[in-house]
Amino acid sequence: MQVQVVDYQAADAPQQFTQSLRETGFGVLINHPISQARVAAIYANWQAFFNSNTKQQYSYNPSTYDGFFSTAHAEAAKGSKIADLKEYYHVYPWGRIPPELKDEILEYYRSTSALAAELLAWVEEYSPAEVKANYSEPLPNMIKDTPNTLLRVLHYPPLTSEQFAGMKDNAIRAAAHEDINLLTILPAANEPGLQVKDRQGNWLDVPNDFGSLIINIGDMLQEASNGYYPSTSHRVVNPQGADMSKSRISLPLFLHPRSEVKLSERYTQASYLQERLAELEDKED
Ligand SMILES: O=C(O)CCC(=O)C(=O)O
Ligand SMILES: [Fe+2]
Repeated sequence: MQVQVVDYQAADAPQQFTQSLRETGFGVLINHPISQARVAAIYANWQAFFNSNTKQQYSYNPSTYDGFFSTAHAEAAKGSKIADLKEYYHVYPWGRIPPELKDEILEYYRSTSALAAELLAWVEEYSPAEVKANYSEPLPNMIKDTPNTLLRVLHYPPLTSEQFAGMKDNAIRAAAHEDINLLTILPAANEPGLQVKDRQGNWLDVPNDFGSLIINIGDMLQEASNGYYPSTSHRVVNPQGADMSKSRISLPLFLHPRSEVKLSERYTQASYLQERLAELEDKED
């Protein structure tokens, strides 16, 4: 089963899309309402930010996690001690955002969160009755007025850059991992590399035509649906040859419920996140 590319405006879009999520953890939408020109502008404006020294003034706040994470502070995936070849900026509406980038990125944050609520309604509609019965509240409700949804602007610098000397043979742009959150909305990046692992353990390229929107299930939705919607492993592989000198920008929106929302009998959003972040920190010892 491949990740399906679904026309958002087709009559059977909700069914096709949720079937792809169910079978692969991923689905791709075309003809969706997120402006391609807006995404292209965001990529260009944040590329300029990452190329500048201004980013050093926005070093992330270690208690709230908003701001800039340099390659030295970039996370390593769960179970891996080798850091990924990336740097990134965590955007929250309540957090610090460079003023020249603020209006554009917050407009994107809000419009994509609104689309996400619609996609969560699709996910709910196509959940079997016994799965639906366990949702503690309607899925779109879980993200209503949430302060926890995270927009990560990711920059994967050229592999030829100085900072990666001696590293790039062992590390990749993003090691295999699963997302922690409910659902992730990711516009196709400006360069390829994203792959998902299928049930047989093969790595498949995720369709990434510029302008399409990639959506994947995170661990919180897997937990809330008792495994009906799988959170699948994905990674970003390194480019080869001449493409090694190119940057890659991507823009995942990680949808998080409000802190008190019950995911399951075992977890709220807050207790689940705390457990996962503790696992990530353990690894740094
Ligand atoms: O850069 C990408 O295409 C994917 C990034 C990703 O999977 C993540 O940050 O969780
Ligand atoms: Fe991810």
